[in-house]
Amino acid sequence: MVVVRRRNVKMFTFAFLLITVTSFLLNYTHQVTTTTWDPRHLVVQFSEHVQKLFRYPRRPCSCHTCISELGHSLWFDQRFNSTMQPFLTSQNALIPEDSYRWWLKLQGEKAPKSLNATLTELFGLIPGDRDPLQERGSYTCRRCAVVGNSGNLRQSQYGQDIDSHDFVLRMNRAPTAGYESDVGSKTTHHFVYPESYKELAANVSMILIPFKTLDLRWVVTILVYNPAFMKYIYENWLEHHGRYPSTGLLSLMFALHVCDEVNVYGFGADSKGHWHHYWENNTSGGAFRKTGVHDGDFEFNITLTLASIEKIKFFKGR
Ligand SMILES: CC(=O)N[C@H]1[C@H]([C@H](O)[C@H](O)CO)O[C@](OP(=O)(O)OC[C@H]2O[C@@H](n3ccc(N)nc3=O)[C@H](O)[C@@H]2O)(C(=O)O)C[C@@H]1O
Ligand SMILES: CC(=O)N[C@@H]1[C@@H](O[C@@H]2O[C@H](CO)[C@H](O)[C@H](O)[C@H]2O)[C@@H](O)[C@@H](CO)O[C@H]1O
Repeated sequence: MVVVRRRNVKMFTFAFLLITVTSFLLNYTHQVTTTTWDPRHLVVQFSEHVQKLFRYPRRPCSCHTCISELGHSLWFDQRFNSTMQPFLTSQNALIPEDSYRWWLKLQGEKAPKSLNATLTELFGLIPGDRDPLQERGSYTCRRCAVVGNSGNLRQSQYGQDIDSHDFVLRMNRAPTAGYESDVGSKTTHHFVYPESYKELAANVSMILIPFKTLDLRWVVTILVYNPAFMKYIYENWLEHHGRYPSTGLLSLMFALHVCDEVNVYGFGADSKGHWHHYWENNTSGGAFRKTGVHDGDFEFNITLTLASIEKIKFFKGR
């Protein structure tokens, strides 16, 4: 009888200590807690930790604030859908019918080949069987810099700051060589569509000439943006303004979904509302306003609103 009771006491003490230590380690509040071994105090602390365990869900990251945490802005909560997947993988490649119809109309492609057959071929070539950015420790702080192409980066001296991020996202023809002090030199993700690099006619095959292993790695590390995610941005965030989101907005929204902290550089039109570039005098920088393909003003307002509710930091440049 006594032996059984002792064993029960031991088991209770062990379970009690295990739960207390675990809940301390889980660190819900970031407050410094002093531990005393007074049994009454321990019981109170134990019950407080158990209550917290049920009251608050685990924080999604270890940054000061985490983007995906809801409950701070109704505007954000009504738009942000954490279940949307930014990457197209072989697992989600069956694009929903409504997304597929919307996407087909974007560029009025005449007689396209079967998308499903093309995706099967594609994922036979590139890995794409999983989302590479979902695999991370749950208690990390992933800091991302989204670098647009704006001329406001000239003389900004943001280079070092940009390079200090875990991920640095760039787009289209953005160069870094020769512009390091303003735009940095690190890139982890570069967002492009084929003609943003080089326009090729439909019957032209690109032939990659590999001079080194890295040239082949370029093919196997390709990641594909999810058309269903593009439609989500167009509907939830752009509220159907313009014909579809710009590469800048696609990159920023991608960052909101895969990063815990997002800092934005190189966004902002010139005094005429044109998308000028930091590395060239691009005379067609205002074409998107005439064609209406993107609603630059509405997109910019989304960026400023995200900054005003402290979901992102916006660096306005010069
Ligand atoms: C003439 C034309 O079609 N220009 C388009 C160019 C062009 O196709 C590529 O640069 C070619 O490499 O691409 C776009 O845009 P672009 O490549 O100019 O810029 C990328 C993103 O940076 C943000 N930006 C840029 C300049 C600026 N002054 N302010 C900004 O805020 C925008 O968010 C922008 O999306 C594109 O893909 O979105 C959209 C532009 O409309
Ligand atoms: C300025 C403009 O309207 N150019 C369009 C061009 O738009 C660009 O398309 C890109 C993808 O192909 C990308 O979306 C970029 O952000 C757009 O500015 C295309 O629509 C093109 C049709 O192929 O027609 C150009 O006039």
